[in-house]
Amino acid sequence: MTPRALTIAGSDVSGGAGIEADLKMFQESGVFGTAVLTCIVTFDPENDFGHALDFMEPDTVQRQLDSTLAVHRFDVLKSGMLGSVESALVLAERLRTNELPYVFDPVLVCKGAGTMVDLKDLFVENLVPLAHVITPNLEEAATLTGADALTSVDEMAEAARAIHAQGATNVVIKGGARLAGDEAIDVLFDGETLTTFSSPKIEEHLVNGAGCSFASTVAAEIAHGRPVADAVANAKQRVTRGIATSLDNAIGVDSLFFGGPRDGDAGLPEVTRQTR
Ligand SMILES: Nc1ncnc2c1ncn2[C@@H]1O[C@H](COP(=O)(O)OP(=O)(O)O)[C@@H](O)[C@H]1O
Ligand SMILES: Cc1ncc(COP(=O)(O)O)c(C=O)c1O
Repeated sequence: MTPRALTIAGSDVSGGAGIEADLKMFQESGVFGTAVLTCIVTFDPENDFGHALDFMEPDTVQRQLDSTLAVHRFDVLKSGMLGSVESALVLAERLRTNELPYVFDPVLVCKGAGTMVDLKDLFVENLVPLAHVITPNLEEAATLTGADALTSVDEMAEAARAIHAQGATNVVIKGGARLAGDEAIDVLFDGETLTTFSSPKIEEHLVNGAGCSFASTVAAEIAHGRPVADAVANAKQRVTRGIATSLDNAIGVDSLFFGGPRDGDAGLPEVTRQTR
């Protein structure tokens, strides 16, 4: 049976991140995907491509969720940018009455649009405890744990334990391009084992859509029934490729693209997995 996945996220009209990324990565992973839209991100070309966010009304979010949950039996549910407190609460309410595995990408940081720290407490109270997998980047993990900054794998490991203690079943903290050094390192803590996943950095700068594509691929892998550590390794491998074949754009951050020609794949770095 074809697995089915639902993403609850914002639209990134530049196409690298948001529901655009999620649906593409679901498709690339052999998963039927659909989306509930929470907000739309647009850019002002007259003003250095400054970001603007339009939020969906909570009632519209609720009707989208109720509709699609009535139409499909999903194998996994993933959330990205929720935009407003109200939309996050609508989602939390639906998740509490649902047994579906939930992959939570706690989007608090949008490249170029700053940090939505006002969602932090709401996330910790309402959504973190419902997450089967949570995938904060370095800045989001620092915000969730109240740390000033995370600057080493040891600090990432400590933060992963702290977020697990907040109730998430599996915590993946992504060092990515933000962690200093030549390697893009992610840390997974499942309550017992701490595993690191690393690969040589492809780019030093941030690539739009890396985080969304990573979380949606983790969700797709879980929909296929893969164990979480394998889901993380496979997602990281796919995102590495998507970064390597990303496209430039007028905003100046590359747009992740996974679906390009495969003839250069032999030269792509492998992801190394290590249990600590
Ligand atoms: N420059 C890079 N080179 C290789 N892998 C990267 C790079 N940047 C991010 N990654 C990987 O991509 C995935 C998503 O990273 P993340 O930090 O969430 O990206 P972002 O927040 O920038 O969208 C992680 O597995 C991370 O290690
Ligand atoms: C709608 C939306 N969701 C999520 C993100 C976060 O994207 P990333 O995967 O680059 O962290 C962005 C950033 O542009 C966005 O526009």
